[in-house]
Amino acid sequence: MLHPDIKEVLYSEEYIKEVVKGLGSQLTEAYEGKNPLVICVLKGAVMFMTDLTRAMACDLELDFMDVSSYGAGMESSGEVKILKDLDTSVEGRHLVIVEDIIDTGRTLNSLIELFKYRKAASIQIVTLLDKKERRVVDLQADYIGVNVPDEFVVGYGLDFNEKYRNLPYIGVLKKEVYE
Ligand SMILES: O=P(O)(O)OC[C@H]1O[C@H](OP(=O)(O)OP(=O)(O)O)[C@H](O)[C@@H]1O
Ligand code: HPA
Ligand SMILES: [Mg+2]
Repeated sequence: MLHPDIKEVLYSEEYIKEVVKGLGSQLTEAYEGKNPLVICVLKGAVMFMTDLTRAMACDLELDFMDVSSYGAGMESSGEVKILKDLDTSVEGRHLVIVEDIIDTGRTLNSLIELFKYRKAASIQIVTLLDKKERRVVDLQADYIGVNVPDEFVVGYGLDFNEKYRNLPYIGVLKKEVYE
């Protein structure tokens, strides 16, 4: 059933499954024999990461990083703070950074700088959603699920004020909910 705060479903549960399966196959081919370290950027990417890695047939390891740039609202602050660091050393490792959405690009830009400094062997980005219109830094993902229009979306990990992450689909929030 549709949540009453959702104006419109952009990507259904079935559609997301297909997209994730496709990305999983591409990553399996790219990372066979490389034992990549797959990094989930908490919390938004958690649903995507668990589904994506189950669609990857190669050996891999998981780790988690929590950074914040948004606070409780909808606008990027431009500052990225590390709230939880990785447990694993990235030196010499092939990294796959998993994101739910790229918006301004600031979060990933900072993470890439950090992982380069820590001497990762390679760094690739996979994002479920890419909101290219909003980019303020020069950053491109290596694997993109779908290009999303410039609307505030929630569900499948994406939140507004920590709510709606558990919706199985991705939808547009009604304006009256956040205005
Ligand atoms: O490209 P950017 O403008 O940096 O925005 C994208 C980031 O913002 C959201 O995370 P947020 O920091 O809101 O935390 P969350 O993942 O815990 O929801 C989203 O999950 C991305 O990580
Ligand atoms: O559209 C969005 N929805 C939820 N979180 C976000 N973080 C950046 N853009 C978004
Ligand atoms: Mg996030």
